[in-house]
Amino acid sequence: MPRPAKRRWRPRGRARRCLPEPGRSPPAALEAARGGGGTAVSRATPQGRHQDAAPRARSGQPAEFEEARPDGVGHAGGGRRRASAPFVSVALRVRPAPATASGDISVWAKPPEEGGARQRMLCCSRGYVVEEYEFSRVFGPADDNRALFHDMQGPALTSSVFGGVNETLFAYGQTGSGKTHTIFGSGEEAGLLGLFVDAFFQQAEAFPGSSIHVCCYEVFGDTLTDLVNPRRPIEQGNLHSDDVVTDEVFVKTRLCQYQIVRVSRVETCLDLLHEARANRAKGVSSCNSSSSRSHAVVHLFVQNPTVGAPRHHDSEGGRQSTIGALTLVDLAGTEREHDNPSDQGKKSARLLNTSLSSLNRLLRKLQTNSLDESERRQSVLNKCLWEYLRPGCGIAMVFCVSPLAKHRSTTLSTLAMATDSKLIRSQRKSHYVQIPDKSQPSGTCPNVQCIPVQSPRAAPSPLAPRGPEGPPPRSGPRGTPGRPASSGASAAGGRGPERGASRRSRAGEDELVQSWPAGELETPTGLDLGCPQTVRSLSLQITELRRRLRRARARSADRDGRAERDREQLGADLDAARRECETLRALFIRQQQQQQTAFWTGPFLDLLAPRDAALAAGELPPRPRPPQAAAEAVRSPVLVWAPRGRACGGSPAGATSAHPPAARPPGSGGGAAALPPPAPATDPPPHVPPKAARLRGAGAPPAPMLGTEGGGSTCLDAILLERDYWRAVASGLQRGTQGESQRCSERSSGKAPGLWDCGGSSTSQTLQETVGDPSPTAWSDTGSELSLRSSAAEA
Ligand SMILES: Nc1ncnc2c1ncn2[C@@H]1O[C@H](COP(=O)(O)OP(=O)(O)OP(=O)(O)O)[C@@H](O)[C@H]1O
Repeated sequence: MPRPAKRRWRPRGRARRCLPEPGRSPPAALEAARGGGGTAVSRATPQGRHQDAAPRARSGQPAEFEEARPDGVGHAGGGRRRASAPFVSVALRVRPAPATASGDISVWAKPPEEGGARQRMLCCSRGYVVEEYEFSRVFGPADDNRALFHDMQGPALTSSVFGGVNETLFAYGQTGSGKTHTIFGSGEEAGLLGLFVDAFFQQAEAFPGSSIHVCCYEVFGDTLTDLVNPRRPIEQGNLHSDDVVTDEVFVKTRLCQYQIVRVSRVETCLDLLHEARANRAKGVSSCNSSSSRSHAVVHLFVQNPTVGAPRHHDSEGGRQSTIGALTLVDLAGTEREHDNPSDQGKKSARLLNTSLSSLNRLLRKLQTNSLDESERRQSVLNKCLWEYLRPGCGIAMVFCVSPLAKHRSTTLSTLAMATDSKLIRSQRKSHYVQIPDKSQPSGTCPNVQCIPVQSPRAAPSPLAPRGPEGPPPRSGPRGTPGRPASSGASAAGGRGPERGASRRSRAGEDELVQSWPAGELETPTGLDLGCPQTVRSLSLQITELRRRLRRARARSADRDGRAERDREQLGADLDAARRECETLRALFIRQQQQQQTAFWTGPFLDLLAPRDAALAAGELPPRPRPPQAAAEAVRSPVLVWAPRGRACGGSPAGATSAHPPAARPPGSGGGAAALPPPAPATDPPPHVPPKAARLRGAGAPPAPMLGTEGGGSTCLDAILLERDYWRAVASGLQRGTQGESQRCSERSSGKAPGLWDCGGSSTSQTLQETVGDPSPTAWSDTGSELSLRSSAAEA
């Protein structure tokens, strides 16, 4: 069986390094690569698989990137698109080497092979290694912005925006690599923005009733600055003050405002954008003496009511209008912080790099199809671009690189990002707003509020020829969330960067409604504003909506207050419960101590004396003599407590009967004691704890002498002494735990045996005297697990 070929892992998105063929000098290999030989190099793909470039290039039919029809038919807003991206998504632009720059060239566009119409390959030399990359398009130094506009499907993108799609185009790359030149142009050369503005106004002629709105702002760190200044065009009479509305966005708890201007002439629009470019922050970077020190964002909004085909009339008789936006982003250049010559430049480079990192993360998530809402909040730039990057928008990126070898490391990282960005799949969706029909009776005007279609993809393309019924409704491939109704409403008067989420102030809405001339409102809304009933109906609706809003606010404030009160109450309850637990725990510990003290100083020791007394009186039979081994074992000098009331000293208890009783030491209490067995003269004295020894010195009975005559009573004396000692200890413990000065009194001779008075004890112990039972105790502890019942039978 043939073994499967081993597949080697390669880093994702990196080109494989190919050494030149043996026998060929490195320059020859480079020349071969430059000349389109392509045999000594390999291509990078976003999946990290590297294929031989030649076969695919020869076929002339690349499967990955398709041509879009220039008019955008079949692509924008419809549901008939093919899975592959119809638009150019990732292009790479190599700028010309500066005239003053010296040094080697490390990056160049590879000319298309015979039969290939477009440049798609880029070569990057790393000394003896050449890497080859493939992109949608590769533009060399000879390509100007107009060529870029056409090859990037500028007309198709324009049509797409008129069809209600949000299209976004980025310029991304190192500082000085030509991003601003690409977007805004330089010198006499118009940038993509100017070319798009031209295309938009041309397209607007084909759609009467459509309107174009423009705004431009810059983002630097956490600040957003409006770059548009419509004052001069207003003074010149090119704009009405009614054409300007102000939108606002919350940026880190600050409210930033920027203006959206409705423009009806190309020149006015270009003037505004020219001035906006001039207003942009500039500085010096490591590679550019006139470097943009901010990210510039330009939105061109298009509202196109005419494409709402009559077949979309709903039961209320409304019609639809598309809302699309073209967003051009000129990102600030990436630059190593320490490369910037000035302190201020270093600081701004740090801020710009931070926001670029956030954007990179967002783009990485787009590449892996895992974009989530959290990315929106990572930076102000992300927040502004979120609505134009999220699924449903078209994304195109132009990566600009410098050809110089000294910039190779930065160029390689740009190439890696560009390679990975090929994974981004734009699922374009059209956005519609519902506009009430003029044919409705004036008294029953439908709600003016604009609503989006349920699924933009379900809406037919405004440009694509369709059957009479249109395509069946289909949901988006990934369940793309629907656009909130507010966005459509906002879009009707110009949309901000945070269209779905930004909250236009009520004053702003009023301004919008009031500032818009009635005649122009009629077109997009389809209302007859000359009719007093319509106006009254509108004002009634507004009043009703405001009333509802007030009520909703009051309700939520009420709920907030209640929740806060509940929280405080719960906190107080928790504290009280904690305190109670502590008290109970302390009480339990005290009880345990008292019970144990009462047991060890009372019943336990009482078990000893009565038995001794009984033995002495001869009421108990002598115990059988233990075997010799046991006798030897119990000769231990340690006082051993045996359970169930048996205590023994240094000799077996069975030997006690042979010895006469001895007198009890004074103060030991109790009756006559049984004699312990005699101990050999060599036996060591019983162990007495040091504390007991000290007690003896302070009036305690003298230590018994073992091994002398009367040794049987000596053991008993030892036990009694120990008992006294433990009683003294117990008294101390009781005083300590209860804080009382009482001490346990010695068992009084007048009391019945087994009755132990433990003054001050508050435990539930009861010490019961068993009537007629000479043996002392039937002791029970109902308050603890300790329980001891001793009986005469057991003895
Ligand atoms: N393709 C090009 N053709 C001609 N000139 C170019 C090209 N690209 C860049 N330049 C010139 O290079 C200089 C720097 O370009 P530009 O300011 O666009 O770089 P940038 O990437 O925007 O830099 P930064 O990020 O620092 O703003 C400009 O003078 C510009 O005219």
